[in-house]
Amino acid sequence: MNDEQTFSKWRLWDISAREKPLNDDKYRSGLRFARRIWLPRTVGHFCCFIMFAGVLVDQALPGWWWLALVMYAFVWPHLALQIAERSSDPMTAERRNLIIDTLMAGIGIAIMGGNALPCLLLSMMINMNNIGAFGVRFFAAGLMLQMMTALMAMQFIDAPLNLTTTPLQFFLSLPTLIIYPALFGFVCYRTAVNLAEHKRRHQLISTRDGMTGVYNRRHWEQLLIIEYENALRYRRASTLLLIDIDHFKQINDTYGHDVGDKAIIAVTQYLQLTLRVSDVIGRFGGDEFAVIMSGTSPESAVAAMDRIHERLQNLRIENAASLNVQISVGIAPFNTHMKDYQEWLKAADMALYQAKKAGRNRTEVYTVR
Ligand SMILES: Nc1nc2c(ncn2[C@@H]2O[C@H](COP(=O)(O)OP(=O)(O)OP(=O)(O)O)[C@@H](O)[C@H]2O)c(=O)[nH]1
Repeated sequence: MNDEQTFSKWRLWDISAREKPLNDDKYRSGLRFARRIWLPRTVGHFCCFIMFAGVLVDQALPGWWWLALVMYAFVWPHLALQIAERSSDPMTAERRNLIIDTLMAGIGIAIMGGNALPCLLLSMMINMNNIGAFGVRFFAAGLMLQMMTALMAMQFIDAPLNLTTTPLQFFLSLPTLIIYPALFGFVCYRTAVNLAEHKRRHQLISTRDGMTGVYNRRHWEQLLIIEYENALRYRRASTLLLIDIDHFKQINDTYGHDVGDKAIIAVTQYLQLTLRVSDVIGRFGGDEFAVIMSGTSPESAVAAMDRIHERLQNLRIENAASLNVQISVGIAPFNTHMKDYQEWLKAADMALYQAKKAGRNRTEVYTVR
């Protein structure tokens, strides 16, 4: 171990030296947590300072207690954030910061000589933080730690035991009583809103195809299973389409992959603009799409595809003026004899194969032989 490593190991503020490296997600969520807790801690410590001061003016304590109080109230919240931000594991660092807060609350209770209202409020604040941050076990351990620290500190600090709260001390406790719980509630609310947004985005990412924005294959197949069950139960018409861009490999090879991507996006847009909002479009992979047309006859599906074939003739893609994008389509109407959704899908695939075999740029409907 070189000098630099030895030195950093013993630096009290360099807690990162003893922490395991984390993956990016865990690190960032720890960092967010430390930043989220900074505002309530700063405001809470300020409120506590006012409350403390109201009690300390009546205590004949040495002046350096005041200095310690000022440092703890106004410097510690920012120092705690710095410690967490510089740590390789901000969540663990913040856990330690909360333990320090808990210890300091125990000492604070001893300094205030058990003064009823300020001591209860101080304990409430710490308990709210502990349970909100790390759950019930951390809260219970924190409560024990607070009580033990308070009892031990009372032995060392010669503060007179005085449980009575004067009217002045009551008024100076009001900011802690009113502001802190409201701020804590606000932080919880903001976290809940962020979480809901996070969930919504996660849901979107897990069900959509990243390039086109239509459903990805996994999710689309789930919707197909539901459609199959409904069509079977209610004996209603439903049509399945598989669509494949013709000679797509050749498009990629001739014009490049970016033109290929633009062709995929353009076909998606044509499908979205031409088909009904109720039609369920999915990207099946590569240059292949699939559509569920619920309550639609194969004749209507063919008519819709004819419109797409026609409109695609006018499609011009940037940097590929001579490119004429064409598609082949396989259509399979739902049939109660199909034993599962895969058989339905297979029928559409066979129709698509027929369209390719018959010369491409056309629509074929599956017929039971
Ligand atoms: N640009 C681009 N190419 C892709 C993407 N996904 C798959 N491909 C390519 O698409 C091509 C698919 O070609 P195929 O479906 O096998 O055949 P094809 O050339 O379309 O021929 P036919 O279907 O018989 O008309 C392959 O070369 C894949 O590498 C994509 O997201 N973007």
